[in-house]
Amino acid sequence: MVERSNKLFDCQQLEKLGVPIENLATDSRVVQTGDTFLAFAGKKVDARKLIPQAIAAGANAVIWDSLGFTWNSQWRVPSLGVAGLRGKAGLIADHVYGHPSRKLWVVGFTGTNGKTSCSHWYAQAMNALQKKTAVIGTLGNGFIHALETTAHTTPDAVLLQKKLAGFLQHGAENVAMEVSSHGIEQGRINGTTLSVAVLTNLSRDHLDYHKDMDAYAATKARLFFWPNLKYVVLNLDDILGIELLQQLVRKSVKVIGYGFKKSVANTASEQCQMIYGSNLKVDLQGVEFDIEYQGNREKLKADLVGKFNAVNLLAVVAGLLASGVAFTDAVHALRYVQPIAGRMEKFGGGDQPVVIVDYAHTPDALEKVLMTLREMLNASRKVKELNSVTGRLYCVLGCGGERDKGKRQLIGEVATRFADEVIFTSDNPRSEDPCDIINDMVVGVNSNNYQTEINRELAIYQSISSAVTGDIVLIAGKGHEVYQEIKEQKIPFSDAAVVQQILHDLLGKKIGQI
Ligand SMILES: CC(=O)N[C@H]1[C@@H](OP(=O)(O)OP(=O)(O)OC[C@H]2O[C@@H](n3ccc(=O)[nH]c3=O)[C@H](O)[C@@H]2O)O[C@H](CO)[C@@H](O)[C@@H]1O[C@H](C)C(=O)N[C@@H](C)C(=O)N[C@H](CCC(=O)O)C(=O)O
Ligand SMILES: Nc1ncnc2c1ncn2[C@@H]1O[C@H](COP(=O)(O)OP(=O)(O)OP(=O)(O)O)[C@@H](O)[C@H]1O
Ligand SMILES: N[C@H](CCC[C@H](N)C(=O)O)C(=O)O
Repeated sequence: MVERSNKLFDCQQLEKLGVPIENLATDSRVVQTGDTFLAFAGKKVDARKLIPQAIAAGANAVIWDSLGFTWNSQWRVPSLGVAGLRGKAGLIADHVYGHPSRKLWVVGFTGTNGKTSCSHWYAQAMNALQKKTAVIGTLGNGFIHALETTAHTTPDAVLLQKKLAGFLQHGAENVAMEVSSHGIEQGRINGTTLSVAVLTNLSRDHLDYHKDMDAYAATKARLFFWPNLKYVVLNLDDILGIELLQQLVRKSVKVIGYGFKKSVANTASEQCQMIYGSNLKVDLQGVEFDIEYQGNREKLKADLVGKFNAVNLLAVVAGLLASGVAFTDAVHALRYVQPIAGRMEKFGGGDQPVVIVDYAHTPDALEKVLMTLREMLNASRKVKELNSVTGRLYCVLGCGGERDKGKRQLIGEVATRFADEVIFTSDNPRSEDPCDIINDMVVGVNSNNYQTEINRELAIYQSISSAVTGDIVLIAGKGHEVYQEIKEQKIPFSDAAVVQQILHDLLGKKIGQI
């Protein structure tokens, strides 16, 4: 594990290198002439062994992790050994790129689900309020209509500071940053000045990496004790949110809680500012609910599908308030937010079944998505007095290879419990055999409402072509992704494109029959 804390590193030491340190690189493969190479060991690669390659590529100096490593005197470039370098890379990068986060208002969103959604809606709202805001996260880094694709939700320490400096240069005032637990643990955000930390929720994921829920929660919790935070925003419908509130109550940081639970809101309002949601209505057109804050009440109607998105919107309202936006302005700005690619994205409808493409890839997300879709089906059945055969819920999904194996069985169980018909298929098997992954998913399933089909396109076709008007088909797990990752190869594949093609072809067939 990486050095835990944001410990001080005296950046004056860099002067000892005697060369200008203007651009950093943590990967030997991207080093260019004049870059300074930061070499440390990870789980897979010890980059210190690649120092010769970095020098050959033109590195002007090398900063290397001195723990358990000796510099080779044959390497004739300026060098500096730093113990625990990975944990300090962010501090060095912050220094080299001119402390960009000190001049920006950086809001960090963490939690198992909802980080991308909340950070994008925060940025959309801020931009609508004429505050130029960039995002860092799963969908890419940059201003929201010009995102650069990224390998990680939270970039490595050097790329992060480089990006922040670039945003500042291009006139950004605010940054909405997704902070993954891997990002916190690996010190990727060390050196960053955060103004606000927002908690969405905590449920099972990534236990391949964190081993147990306590360790996972403890990693996420570190964000809420980040030095110099001005505001903390907590989901008080979530146990971790309540625990953090108790721990933060006597600290100087201001806390805003949010949630839909009246009893919690009443108790919490004595300990923090509270944003409380009520009278929630949801259907396939969107969400509508009331929001109360300090005796004021506003109605928020947004074109976003799913109950959990109402909770996400409360988080965003709180994030906006913490960023100095007035309550009414915050709510008004959120009336125009746009759905996020691959998150409850709607296709079909009318004469065809509704097809939803969504990124649910945790047991909790899948349960919330299927439950909210089920409620919508039940409501529309009541309205239309449809018989019990129509209004069925289909689900197509898989689980990623080389990710938390324990969640597979839980996801399989949730899918078959909440959907009427399930097809288990492939989702980025990576180095694993997709059949093994599917076997892990069905191992605890007692019902027979499922089939398996390794070919994801075929699985989607089978599901959509079995469904009829009034049914909903959920295609879960890959969301915005435009590839299937198989044995280190990314083969082009998009759920949304496949769904649209199938709906188009089926409509053509139907018209042909008339
Ligand atoms: C488990 C995990 O997070 N691993 C990350 C970690 O890997 P690692 O510690 O094994 O590092 P490594 O690959 O051994 O590399 C060590 C050093 O050698 C360097 N290197 C490597 C190869 C080379 O040829 N030359 C070279 O210099 C690397 O740049 C690095 O500085 O550091 C690497 C370098 O930054 C990351 O690429 C790698 O992400 C892997 C690929 C990954 O899949 N990460 C996922 C799980 C992740 O981080 N996900 C979260 C989001 C999760 C969520 O959805 O909530 C994210 O923030 O993206
Ligand atoms: N508040 C929420 N509670 C539970 N599930 C949610 C919530 N918000 C979103 N989801 C589910 O999680 C999926 C991913 O949402 P989003 O991309 O916003 O989360 P994320 O935390 O950024 O995920 P990742 O870290 O994997 O990129 C959504 O498609 C939806 O299924
Ligand atoms: N960013 C997350 C979600 C991946 C979702 C799913 N499509 C998968 O590949 O497991 C991860 O890397 O764990």
